[in-house]
Amino acid sequence: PLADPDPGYTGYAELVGVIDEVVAAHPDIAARSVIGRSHEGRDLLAVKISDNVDVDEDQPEVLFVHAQHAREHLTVEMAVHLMRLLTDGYGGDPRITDLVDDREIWILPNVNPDGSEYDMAGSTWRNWRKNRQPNEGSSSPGTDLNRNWAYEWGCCGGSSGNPSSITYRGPAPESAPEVRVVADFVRGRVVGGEQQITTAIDFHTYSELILWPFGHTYDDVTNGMTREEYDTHAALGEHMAEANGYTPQQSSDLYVTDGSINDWLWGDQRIVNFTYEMYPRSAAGGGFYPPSSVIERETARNEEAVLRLLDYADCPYRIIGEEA
Ligand SMILES: CC(C)C[C@H](NS(N)(=O)=O)C(=O)O
Ligand SMILES: [Zn+2]
Repeated sequence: PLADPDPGYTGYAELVGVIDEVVAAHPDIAARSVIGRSHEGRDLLAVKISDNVDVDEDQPEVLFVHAQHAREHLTVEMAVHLMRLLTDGYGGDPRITDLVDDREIWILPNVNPDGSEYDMAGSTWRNWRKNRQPNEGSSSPGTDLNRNWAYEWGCCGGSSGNPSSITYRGPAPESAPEVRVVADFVRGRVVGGEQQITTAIDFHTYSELILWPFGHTYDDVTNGMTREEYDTHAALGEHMAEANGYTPQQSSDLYVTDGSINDWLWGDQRIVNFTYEMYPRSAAGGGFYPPSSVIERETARNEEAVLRLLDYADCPYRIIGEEA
């Protein structure tokens, strides 16, 4: 049976408060913006962390996405932890200071607020995954945001066309307003014809994995992924996994997915990117609902891995010794 929602997890209203608190405490290096609205009208928020934060400087940009899946609440805690790490550490920790000076970091702390709120609104957790958008002709609402992205959407048996399925891909790519908003935000980071975002992590739970594209095929090298590009993803994935103890592998080694954010970020925007499946490793560890007592340990666990991605964000291909 599902437990009572744990008040140790950060609901949407509380998250807005945390964001405002972080920005107020660090106005020179943190700024919030509303990049769009969810189906039910909640603001989709972006927190930018960089020196001269109000200026779009010519620096490599890094994107962190959280809570595509509603029940994966630990990912929102990961966003809160990163916001605090990168702002409180500024001026004190030289590595963090350099990274905040030399990168422009975008944290999207909750891209599925309707789903997250629905999941924690009852007397027990509701085990909800999708967004809360109604499906025409069905009594089952919700699109699986991580099957609604436009690259190879619905191509390969990695999603469902049934609205009641938890992996329902939606009626069309980017039909979910939350996906459309984030995709538009990313497309908006193309400046002078060049995508400024070089690297990204999409946070999920659970299983303790670091995954890289493609998800729609078992092939390493394929249309849209050269050997060097695959090896760059694998080497960076392995480098990060050494830091957090997760298992690094190609996304499709877990199972085939289509319409995932990973495939679109790389396939359409050429952003070197990863999915982190956070703690626990298995259902025995609490599945999607580990006790909030693990939040500090399991978010801090990813600090070094995230800093390693930020290190390589100027040129991810450097990890295989290439300029590219
Ligand atoms: C990123 C893919 C390969 C795994 C992910 N697993 S999750 N977070 O939904 O359990 C998903 O099914 O979207
Ligand atoms: Zn997920």
